[in-house]
Amino acid sequence: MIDRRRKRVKTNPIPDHVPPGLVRDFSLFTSPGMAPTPNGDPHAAVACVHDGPPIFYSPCNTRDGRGTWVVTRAKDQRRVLQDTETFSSHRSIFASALGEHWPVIPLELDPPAHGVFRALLDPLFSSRRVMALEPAIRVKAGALIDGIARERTSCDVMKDFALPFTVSVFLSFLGLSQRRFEVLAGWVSDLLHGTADERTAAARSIVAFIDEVAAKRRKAPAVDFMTFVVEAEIEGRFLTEEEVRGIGVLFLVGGLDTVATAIGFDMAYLARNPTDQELLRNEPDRLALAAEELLRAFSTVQMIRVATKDIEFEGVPIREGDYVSCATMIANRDPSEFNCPHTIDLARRGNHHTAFGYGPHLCLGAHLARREIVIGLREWLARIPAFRIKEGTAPITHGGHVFGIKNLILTWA
Ligand code: HEM
Repeated sequence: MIDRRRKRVKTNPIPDHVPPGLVRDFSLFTSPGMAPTPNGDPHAAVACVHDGPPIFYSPCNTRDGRGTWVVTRAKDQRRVLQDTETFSSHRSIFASALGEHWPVIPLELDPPAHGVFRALLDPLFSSRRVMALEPAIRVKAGALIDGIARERTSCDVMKDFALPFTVSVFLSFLGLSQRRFEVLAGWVSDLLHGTADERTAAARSIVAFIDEVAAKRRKAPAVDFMTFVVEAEIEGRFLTEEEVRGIGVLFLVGGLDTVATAIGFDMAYLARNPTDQELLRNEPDRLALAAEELLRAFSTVQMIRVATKDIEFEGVPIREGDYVSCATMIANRDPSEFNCPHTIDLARRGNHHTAFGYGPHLCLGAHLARREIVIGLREWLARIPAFRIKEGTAPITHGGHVFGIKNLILTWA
């Protein structure tokens, strides 16, 4: 398997203010275990950082080879994520693929503008609204699994269940047509994991698509998310086209494969641990707590902030413009925060993980994601007997800004 990212990453020079003793050869993109790896375990591969200092400099820790400071302790990450004055979220990461500079909203806004958009969008994702969606989510999961169970005793969980399930829930939530499922999933995959050219092409297609849906909803309103956005008002005015685009793009990209990936890592764990699998099948009431432990142990997102001024952090000189990485996969296996962090304890209590982030940018879709994961696992375990990874196949995992699992071939013959 060729890792395309390895080939194209060019490392930027290490800035003069970084003490050489604080530079470590670690990267979520290029360290061992981060390239697509059969039977890989990128979460175990990050554990090495906990033996080192609370913060160090990684010379190549973004997709385009930029250096970042890496904060290795959960408590220090929380300080960074809470302090939005010193650590900004504004990076234009999506727009930069197009050579442009507009924020995805609310992710790349700082307070106070961030709070204005959260106040607008939060009610759409409240636990009450998500509860109202549950029956439909259950029906979608059940129908997909029934289809698989009727015809087969083996399938690729990612392709046949996790992706179609989560993408279909998500598209109906946004009010987007199910017909575009494969095209949309392809764009998001290219954007997150493709080459520079694929990323640019995908970004262009996603922007054109969101602009098209927004224009349609302006002309012919429906009862859906995009209509809500084009009709929304903040501070006595309608949203600009760029704001509508910034929101649409984020929801499409942020919600499309994150939940499927979580289900994939969870199912891979259960396939390899039949006792836990049996326990959850027999006692599904344990699933909500178990899902939290699996979210902790298999966290997928690296958050990055940009320093807005020169500061000392844990004795280290961070300069204005430096990138600071708060990787959830590092914080959530921090031994000073979690007892035996590499042991999966499905009944773990006091599990204050940051899989959905921390501070003002805490994931807006967290309620929805949690319910999809629990319902997906519950319906699967209720319909599919003891399953394992099919002999001769190997799930391929990878690192990066968003960790992932590409395939998971299970059998229950
Ligand atoms: C298991 C699935 C998911 C995980 C692990 C996840 C993780 C995260 C994380 C870590 C952040 C914080 C990013 C930062 O501070 O830089 C975040 C923010 C966000 N997520 Fe999720 N997410 C998931 C599912 C979803 C879904 C389903 C949606 C959409 C419905 C969604 C929408 C958002 C939005 C809009 C933000 C930005 C919030 C803000 O900036 O205020 N996420 N997510």
